[in-house]
Amino acid sequence: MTGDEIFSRSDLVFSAEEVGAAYVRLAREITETLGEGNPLVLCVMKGAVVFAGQLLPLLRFPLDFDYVHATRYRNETVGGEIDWRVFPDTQMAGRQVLILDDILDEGHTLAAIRQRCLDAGATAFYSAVLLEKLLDKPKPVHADFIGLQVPDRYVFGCGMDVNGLWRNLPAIYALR
Ligand SMILES: O=P(O)(O)OC[C@H]1O[C@H](OP(=O)(O)OP(=O)(O)O)[C@H](O)[C@@H]1O
Ligand SMILES: Nc1nc2[nH]cnc2c(=O)[nH]1
Repeated sequence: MTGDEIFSRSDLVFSAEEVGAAYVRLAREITETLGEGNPLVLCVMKGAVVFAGQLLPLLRFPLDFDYVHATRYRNETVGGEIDWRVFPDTQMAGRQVLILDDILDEGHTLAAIRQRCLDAGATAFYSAVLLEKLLDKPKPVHADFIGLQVPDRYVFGCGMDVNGLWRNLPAIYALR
């Protein structure tokens, strides 16, 4: 299917305005918890690039920024083994770490990143996700800050891809 065919067979789940309101609320909640802690903020590439780009300018406190590149879906709609592409060499010992990820789905990616950060000496681990997918099975990890909840459908837009496409959409869509 072409990108246009995929788009025409999808449903809008959250508008750009609804996503924008979620960024603002998340920024307020994160500031209340981490505003005094000089945290290290890590963006999980590639999907969280839009989330991080929108959220960071709303955080008005000192922080360090770096990124993790891990993928387990590649261009598929079902996850597999985690492929670690980049893990940051920024010092984590003694730091509060805040992970920014686009979606918490089955939770395997976030659980693995959390463990690596704690192994690297982070004193506290927090996570903020733009979306949490509602599943009827338990997850190995929770997110501290959640933007919006989505049903158990494959979603895309706002950094998330479908077949490698459409990360650039400003709203959230789901495959029909
Ligand atoms: O909770 P899980 O089931 O582990 O899935 C969540 C992960 O899946 C997506 O990454 P993906 O592997 O698609 O890589 P990408 O960010 O490069 O698209 C997303 O960015 C999360 O990191
Ligand atoms: N694009 C996208 N990536 C995911 N990674 C885990 N779940 C999803 C999803 O629903 N959409």
